[in-house]
Amino acid sequence: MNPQSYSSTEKVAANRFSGYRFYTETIEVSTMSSLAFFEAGQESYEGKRMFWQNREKSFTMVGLGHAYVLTANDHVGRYKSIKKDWEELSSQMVNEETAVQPVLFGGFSFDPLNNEPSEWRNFPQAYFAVPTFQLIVKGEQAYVSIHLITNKSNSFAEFEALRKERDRLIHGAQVSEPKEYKKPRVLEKKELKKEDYMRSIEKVTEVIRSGKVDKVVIARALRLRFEESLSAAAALSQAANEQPESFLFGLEAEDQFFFGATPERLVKVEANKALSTCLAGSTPRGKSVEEDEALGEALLNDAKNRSEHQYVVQMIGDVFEEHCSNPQIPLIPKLMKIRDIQHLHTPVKGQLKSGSSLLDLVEALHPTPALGGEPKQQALSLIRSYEPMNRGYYASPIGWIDAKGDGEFAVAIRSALIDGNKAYLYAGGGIVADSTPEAEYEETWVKFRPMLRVLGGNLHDES
Ligand SMILES: C=C(O[C@@H]1C=C(C(=O)O)C=C[C@H]1O)C(=O)O
Ligand SMILES: [Mg+2]
Repeated sequence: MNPQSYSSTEKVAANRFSGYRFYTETIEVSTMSSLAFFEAGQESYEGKRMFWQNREKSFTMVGLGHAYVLTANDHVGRYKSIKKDWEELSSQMVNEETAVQPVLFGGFSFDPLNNEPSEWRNFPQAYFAVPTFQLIVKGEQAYVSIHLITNKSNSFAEFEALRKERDRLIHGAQVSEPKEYKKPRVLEKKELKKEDYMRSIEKVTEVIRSGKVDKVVIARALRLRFEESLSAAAALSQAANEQPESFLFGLEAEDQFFFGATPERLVKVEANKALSTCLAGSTPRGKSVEEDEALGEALLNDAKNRSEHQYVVQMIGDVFEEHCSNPQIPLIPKLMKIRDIQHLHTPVKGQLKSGSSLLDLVEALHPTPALGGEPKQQALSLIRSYEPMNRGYYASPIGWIDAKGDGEFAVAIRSALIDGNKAYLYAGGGIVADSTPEAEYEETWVKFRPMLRVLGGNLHDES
């Protein structure tokens, strides 16, 4: 190993982690396939792996193993508790000399007050981890870091073993053949509680028309059953192939894997610049250029979709007015076109005020009216009463924050939970005064397409 290429630190904490020692070491490596690195951790770290790639593909993060886990299970204070723990932990780990910082990766559930029993058995209300082995690929550069957080005073042998393991993982990823995964065979595709979903839209539109709320997002689930268990690496690899224009994320919790390919950023912070995306209002892609443009134009001029969108712009704008100086909020949406769908899209920017941080913005924004509704608390309570499921981590903030406070969270839509030989897929839509159950039902089929492509279930118009 070239001694100039790495930087190690050992620190002893004085705060609530007193008694703990923090060892970090980062080396620069030749670029490698991030999916191959994820796959290399299969045997030893299955159940403790993480994956993230931004929409622009300029930043990829893979985590193998847990150096430290942060969770929260209460419904109040879960953002503050993760924020405080991470501030204390990261102050021990930040290393000004390295090109990358230690990262905390994970997410929050959609609604901790939803008590409905569900398939999300391994996911606490907040679930984050600092990986033991962290690969970061930034443009042409790739870095692998080791993190060891321990209360043993003599960890030299343990750290040496981690170095050997790191070299084994890197070697494995660099020399492996690119894998071609077959799509799994789907034995059953079941719409869960479809009738309840249709009725909930009727109910919620009545409440909206009575003037009590403006917008409520209602979702439903599909369950696929496969011939055999699905591997997380195969699912991610298919998602990378099928949905190259989205954020890709994956989070293992023991024997369950939540992943997705979402076009929606919740918020990004880099060097105190904050960026969010208002995304709401949808129409399918056209079969020809002409049809596609006509659908896009119609979406831009459609009153129902513009109103769905405007509630989101208003709310994100308000949050940015509070947390940022100089917020920039465009007046008119543009189109975001991705493989299966086009959306109305308004980017919002600002300069973070001192005293505000990435996790403050996540707390203030989640859920935006793109996934919750307007006003927020009334919408959440209507979702709890009428939506026939527990969203778990679907539609929730998933992402990362580094030891300097930079990071990015996406909204975990176009996503699925893999549980052995089953997968649960989720999709919803914004209900406003002039919504109809039939049109919303059709819109969810368009939003299921990305994960149906990945997992191999027939798309709606082929079935
Ligand atoms: C709810 C979903 O998507 C959200 C709802 C949209 C809509 O109703 O038009 C558009 C984009 C997303 O903010 C989903 O994909 O499940
Ligand atoms: Mg919609």
